[in-house]
Amino acid sequence: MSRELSPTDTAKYAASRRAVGFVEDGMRVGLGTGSTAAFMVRCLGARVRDEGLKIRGVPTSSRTAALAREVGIEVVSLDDAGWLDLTIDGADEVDANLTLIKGGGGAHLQEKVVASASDHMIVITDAAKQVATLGAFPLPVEVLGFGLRSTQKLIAATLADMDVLGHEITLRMAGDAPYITDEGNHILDLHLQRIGDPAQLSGALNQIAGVVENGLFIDICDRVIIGHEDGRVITRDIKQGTLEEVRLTIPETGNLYNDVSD
Ligand SMILES: O=C(CO)[C@H](O)[C@H](O)COP(=O)(O)O
Repeated sequence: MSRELSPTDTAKYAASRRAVGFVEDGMRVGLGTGSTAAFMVRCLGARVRDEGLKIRGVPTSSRTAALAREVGIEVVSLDDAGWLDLTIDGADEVDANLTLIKGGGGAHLQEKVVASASDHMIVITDAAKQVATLGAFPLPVEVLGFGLRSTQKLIAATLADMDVLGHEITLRMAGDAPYITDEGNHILDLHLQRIGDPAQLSGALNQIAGVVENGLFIDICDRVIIGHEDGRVITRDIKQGTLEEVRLTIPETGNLYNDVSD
């Protein structure tokens, strides 16, 4: 059986397969959202199926919950899990300090709550999302629908006070209607080009009434796993100060999830 997997998807799959190698029996695992996280959830499901791995998964969106159940992962709520050993998720941008922009998939609120309640957060990504300075990807900010336009004005005024020039703020849409998050809120995307001081910006945004959460993840992620289209996977852990490179064999035909143990 031949399979169409783009170079980017091969990289996402390789990073995902390496990441699930860090999951141990009995762990409570936060399950991220997005196309990369979906590869990871399928790889984790394969370990549950093939190795009898016993884990409890806490999904970060309704989409991920549905996929986790489909692949046989026991799904529990964050409150039922209590605290998590590990969260594995994708990102839209990652810098050298492992500060992230997340929320391109509209799930950063639950993702941040889940990752913050975890001993460790691993980000899985392809190399294109590594950046020197965050901000080329628009920063998602989840806001209440109530008073949306006044919240937008307050965000614009805050950015102007911070000398963030030339910014544009757009309301995320799903077709003709505003995008609605799993928590029933809206998302404003801040087109900033460059975020000089992520901590200052994150603090200022979260002070604004009507803002629920922004997509900057600061001091939450401690490990990044970068996949490449040739199967190379680079893992950097900033707490341990380690860098590891392995090369995975990516099957060109057959089921990607038949043997995910490396
Ligand atoms: O933050 C997210 C969802 O809210 C995703 O992790 C992020 O958008 C990356 O998605 P993908 O893996 O599809 O590129």
